[in-house]
Amino acid sequence: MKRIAVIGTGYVGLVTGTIFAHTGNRVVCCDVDARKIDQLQAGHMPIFEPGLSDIVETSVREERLSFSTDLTAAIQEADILYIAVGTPMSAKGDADMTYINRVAMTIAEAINSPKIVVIKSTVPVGTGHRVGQLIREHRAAPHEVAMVSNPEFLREGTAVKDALAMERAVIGTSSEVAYKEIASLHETLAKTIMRTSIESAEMIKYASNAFLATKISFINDIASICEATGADVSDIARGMGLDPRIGHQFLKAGVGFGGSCFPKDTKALMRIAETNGMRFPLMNAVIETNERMRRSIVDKVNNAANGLQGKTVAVFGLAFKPDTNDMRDAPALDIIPALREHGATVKAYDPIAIPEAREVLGSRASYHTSLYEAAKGADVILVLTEWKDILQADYHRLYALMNHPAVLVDGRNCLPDMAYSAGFDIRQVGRNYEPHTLAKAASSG
Ligand SMILES: NC(=O)c1ccc[n+]([C@@H]2O[C@H](COP(=O)([O-])OP(=O)(O)OC[C@H]3O[C@@H](n4cnc5c(N)ncnc54)[C@H](O)[C@@H]3O)[C@@H](O)[C@H]2O)c1
Ligand SMILES: O=c1ccn([C@@H]2O[C@H](COP(=O)(O)OP(=O)(O)O[C@H]3O[C@H](CO)[C@@H](O)[C@H](O)[C@H]3O)[C@@H](O)[C@H]2O)c(=O)[nH]1
Repeated sequence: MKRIAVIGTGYVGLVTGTIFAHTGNRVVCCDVDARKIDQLQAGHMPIFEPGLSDIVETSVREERLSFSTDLTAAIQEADILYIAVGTPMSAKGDADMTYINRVAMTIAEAINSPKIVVIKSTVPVGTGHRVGQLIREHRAAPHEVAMVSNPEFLREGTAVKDALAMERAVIGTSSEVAYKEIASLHETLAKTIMRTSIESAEMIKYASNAFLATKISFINDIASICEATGADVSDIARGMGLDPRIGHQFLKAGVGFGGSCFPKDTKALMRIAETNGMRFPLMNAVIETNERMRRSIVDKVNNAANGLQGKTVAVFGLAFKPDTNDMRDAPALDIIPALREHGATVKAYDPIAIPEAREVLGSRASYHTSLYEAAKGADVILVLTEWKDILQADYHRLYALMNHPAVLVDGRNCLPDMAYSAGFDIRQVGRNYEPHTLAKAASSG
């Protein structure tokens, strides 16, 4: 049993702390946000993440997991300190180091014994060394500090599954002792444990996210060419993915990537290149394509509806992906204001992210927890998130509730077969909808 303090109880901190408690360690998750800690102490989850609340509850009951705003006590009682605070995008596009630096100073002031300090947050290359120096320069007592970079690869919506069965744990450190300690924490969790330098571990995280984002922008550019030429991007993605060197994942064309990581990490990686005197035109193109996808879906809606002045658009899905209530950089945040600028009224549906969406979108939309309520009297349905209930909706019923001709713009190429026979004028991304071809493709598997 190891004694661990997780500093920063956001998405990553909460999942990381919970998983380490679940695997038999004593963990305190701490945060400067007293409201969040109060909520957790009262047994309420500040985030929606399938499967998380059950293991939090069990770990708390079995006294392996606790929550606190007392960072000093948490640091002093632990041997391993996991830093999981946010590294949001700064005005210039770099990762903002304010919270990381603040935690470094808090550790320095509180230090009372040798510590292993692990950076879990996504941070620019060189941060681990810099944070180590900062702590050593300002430490209240001359105790050893071993620095480790152990980046996080979980995905929102499947975070618990990802964290319990990691494809890899990357452990970057020059300390033998720290490596052994952190590797043993991952023994039952990771298929592969990989040791690197701190710098390489930090870079693996950015390179991984940037590569996945590149796959998405690549297929979205191919989708645009498909639209112009009559090819079907879903077939292209399938045909490409059958080559194991390419693989099927992250080749789903649509409205592009959002969320708390890809948009900011692609920009931060560009800035890392720039501050080292290099250019990264490929990453620039990835970001530009992603921004264009958001604009082009608005054009698609506008064209299909023959102009949006006085029309009503029902937006299906607000969160940046299914199974999360996270609205950070969700495509809906750009698309809904743009629809409004074209003169449309927006009725927005999401199964769980409405409170979070309302906070950022305010009165730009009306909010509905029923797909059918949102579709009532609408001229267009625009699908932005492939939530399960959107895939399973009764599209004949939706059609009947709308103004006619009714347009269905599928920003995720995710419609069920039934939608094609319901009477809609359907527009997708990278596919020119022809009922005939699609029916034939479906029947030939
Ligand atoms: N969200 C993800 O899916 C994900 C996945 C992998 C990596 N990451 C990376 O992990 C890091 C954390 O991301 P997140 O989504 O969990 O962020 P988040 O914004 O949800 O949470 C960060 C938490 O840190 C707290 N905090 C800020 N300053 C603090 C301080 N001085 N002391 C203690 N707590 C403090 C905040 O109050 C907040 O609760 C980021 O670097 C992110 O890029 C995120
Ligand atoms: O083929 C695809 C796959 C994804 N997306 C979009 O890409 C975004 C990101 O999706 P996903 O990667 O599933 O979610 P995240 O939770 O943001 O996870 C990413 O970002 C995390 C934070 O760094 C990493 O830990 C994960 O490994 C990495 O997948 C979402 O908007 C998806 O809709 C597509 O458009 N097409």
